[in-house]
Amino acid sequence: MSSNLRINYTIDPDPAALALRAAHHMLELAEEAVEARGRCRIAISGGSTPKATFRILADPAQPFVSRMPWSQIELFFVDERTVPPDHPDSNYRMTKEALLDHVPIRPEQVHRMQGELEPEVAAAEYEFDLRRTFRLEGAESPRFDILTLGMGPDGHCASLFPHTEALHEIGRLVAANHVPQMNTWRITLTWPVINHAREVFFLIAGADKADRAKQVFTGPKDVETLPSQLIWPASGILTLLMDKAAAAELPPTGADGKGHLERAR
Ligand SMILES: O=C(O)[C@H](O)[C@@H](O)[C@H](O)[C@H](O)COP(=O)(O)O
Repeated sequence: MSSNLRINYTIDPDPAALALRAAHHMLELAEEAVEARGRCRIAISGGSTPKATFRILADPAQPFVSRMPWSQIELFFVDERTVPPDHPDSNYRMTKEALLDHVPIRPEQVHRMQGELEPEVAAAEYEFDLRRTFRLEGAESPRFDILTLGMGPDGHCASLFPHTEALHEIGRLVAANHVPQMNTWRITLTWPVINHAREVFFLIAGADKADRAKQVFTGPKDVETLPSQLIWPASGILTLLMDKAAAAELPPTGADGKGHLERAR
């Protein structure tokens, strides 16, 4: 694993421009993965920010419905709420309504976290699905081609919330995480699995993220309080796609429209 982390970021003027950039980014990475390996395994986060990107990917007026290699894509989830798949809070339901119902991807290509089950059962079932799908042996970890993350105003990503047990889970692929500050349980990929992905990018929008983004990506290490600092891809490279409001406290980008930060271990 790389000792230093290179964080490359771009800043778009508003959430709509950010969503379009994210769609192009996913298309580019998916084409690269299929070119290199004949398929693309994508793990997506939920929440509100990705919804605009999913809608663009599904929009027939945009090039993505025809250009994305849908038949070679396998879709996974980074985390899920402990609710049924038709519940308003379900990441699966959001993804189905914004994307899956509108693109040529078959149900068997989609690996849903079963939020309707007991949390520990749901986590174990998903871990079993990953082990079977990726044909893992022993302590092997699944290697997603693309893994998307959002960041909450509290600095969480996936369902790795501040001061919760899952921050310390390194032996499992999937954890049931009790989140007392939300009085709920979540199902989440563990951070070693996230870091094993080939391409990890954050999609962050909104002024309510600006201060925390500065702390997470430029401040002192404090992973208990800022779990997004656990994200340190094995490649040594992390991409942030942000809008202007969320990036307000980061250094401005260069003439090429890109910003760069370095973090030492
Ligand atoms: O299940 C979830 O909610 C997500 O996986 C979560 O980690 C999300 O990415 C952040 O909370 C940011 O959410 P927004 O995009 O809504 O700000």
